[in-house]
Amino acid sequence: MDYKTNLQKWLDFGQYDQNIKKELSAITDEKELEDRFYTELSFGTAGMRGKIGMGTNRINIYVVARATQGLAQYLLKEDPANAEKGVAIAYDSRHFSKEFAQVSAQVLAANGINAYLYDSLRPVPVLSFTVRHLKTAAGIVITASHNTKIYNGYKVYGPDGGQITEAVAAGVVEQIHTVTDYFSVKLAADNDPHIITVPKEVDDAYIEAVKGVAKANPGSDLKIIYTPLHGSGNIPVRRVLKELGYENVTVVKEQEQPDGDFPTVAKPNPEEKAVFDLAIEMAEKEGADIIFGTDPDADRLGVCCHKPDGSYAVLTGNQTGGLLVDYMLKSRDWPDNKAIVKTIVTSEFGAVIAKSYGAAVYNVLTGFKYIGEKMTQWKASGEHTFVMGYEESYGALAGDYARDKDAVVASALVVEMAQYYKERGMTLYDALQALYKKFGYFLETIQSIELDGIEGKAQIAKIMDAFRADHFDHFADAELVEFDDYQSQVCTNVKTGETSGIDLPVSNVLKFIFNEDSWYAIRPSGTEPKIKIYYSVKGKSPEDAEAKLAEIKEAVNACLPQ
Ligand SMILES: O=P(O)(O)OC[C@H]1O[C@H](O)[C@H](O)[C@@H](O)[C@@H]1O
Repeated sequence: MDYKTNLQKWLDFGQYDQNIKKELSAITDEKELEDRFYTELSFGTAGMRGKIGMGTNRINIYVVARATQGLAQYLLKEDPANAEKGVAIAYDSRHFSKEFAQVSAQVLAANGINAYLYDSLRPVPVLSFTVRHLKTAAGIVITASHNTKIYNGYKVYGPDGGQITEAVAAGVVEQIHTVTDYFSVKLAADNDPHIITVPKEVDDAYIEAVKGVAKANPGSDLKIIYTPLHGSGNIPVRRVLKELGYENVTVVKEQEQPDGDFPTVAKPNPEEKAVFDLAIEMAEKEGADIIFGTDPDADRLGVCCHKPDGSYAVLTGNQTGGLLVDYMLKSRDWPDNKAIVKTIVTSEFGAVIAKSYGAAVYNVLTGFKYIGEKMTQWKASGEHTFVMGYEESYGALAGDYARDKDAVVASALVVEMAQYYKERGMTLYDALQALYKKFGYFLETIQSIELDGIEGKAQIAKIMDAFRADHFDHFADAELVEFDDYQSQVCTNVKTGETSGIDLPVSNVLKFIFNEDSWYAIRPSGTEPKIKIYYSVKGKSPEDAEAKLAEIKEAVNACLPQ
């Protein structure tokens, strides 16, 4: 169906919904209208995520209601007992998060499915825990995680508390497509008995579960500065730290209250160094051993630590992950079958550390759902004991109580680790340098190229095609040794031409591995309109690593099609 027909349908419905009428009739840019209606929001790495607004390719109450109707049909078709088990729903501080959560609950209720709805914002990992704790059939979180304020999203969780994987998503999508009329979805009244407020006992049980993973340090003298970046981390992070014995925690006042405008930051993403400007300014005045921040749905954690010159270093996800792998393995007793999970675009830094302790390392596709999937498999098979999982994109999890990354437990562990090093006269920065000295100077960076709208999508496809068809085979002294195409699931040994299969789900990712432990990978983001190029090198010194990184970046950029 062309965009004009779709648009007309929505304009016609505008007679019943003044918001549609007002918003759409004010748009004069035809390209904007086309972008809103040329397609439907699709399920990506993290469910459905889009710009807030009216249209089939936007997120709004109609798109959310239709998706929930599809989910309801899927659940009932799978097992009628799912109606009783119900669906847990959480939401973050974004614009319309609460409204979309409410609509989701009303659609489920209209289908006779119990909806366990939180009465105020909660982190993503709390929802993951809630699904497991209440043994619901599924979960929904309304959030666009770390995206800018114009976005919102809809993540679906399975009964194990992990984000649904391809097969389930395909089943849900099939049901969503049976709902051809966005305006036909039935909503129950907001006081329908199927809509149940999640009891407070669940929050308490979650906090206890986190405390079961991180060690307490009563009377700790660690000076901590924390920013929740206007999101849902504030209450649980502070509560956990307090109950673990950390009394010296200062929250960045300007970023404490939930606010969907995220007024103090351009993007509420701990990957952006600028989100720590206020916290660092505060630390420079008042002093702090450690600074950290959580994104709006509190599944990502960013950490800053003291450098010898008195300034603060903002760590990357690979650095925090590597430090945590080392700390988790040395600070606890683990059985021989211990293992960590990371993604294919996460540095080998944490992997070599893990292997030095005899731990197995598993690589999965981008998306914490694949880490959660491994945890669930190992729990059933007993093959491995899960130590922790993490991604370069600042998400980590330890423990068995959730199946999505948890910045609350990650905060507690990072603080525990900072205390451990402080007692030994070291900062996290010193600890990191010691690891580099031992395992090599790993250095990583991500280049994100923003390409929005229909043209952006086409350009992303063009870039992927270009690298798939033709790629350079050396830079400086490093030679290409392996080419992995996760779409065709073929791994090619460039030297011998031999190929082997890749045992991971199909995904549009290319990875180019060079000798001397350098690689780059390229993939379209599943959550934002951009293409991401991941670079990772290992040097003999920090300077050597810097030089290599500059060279590989230059070589890749010379190949980017215009
Ligand atoms: O697809 P990207 O934009 O790179 O985002 C990737 C990220 O998406 C979501 O946040 C998932 O929950 C993460 O587990 C994943 O790392």
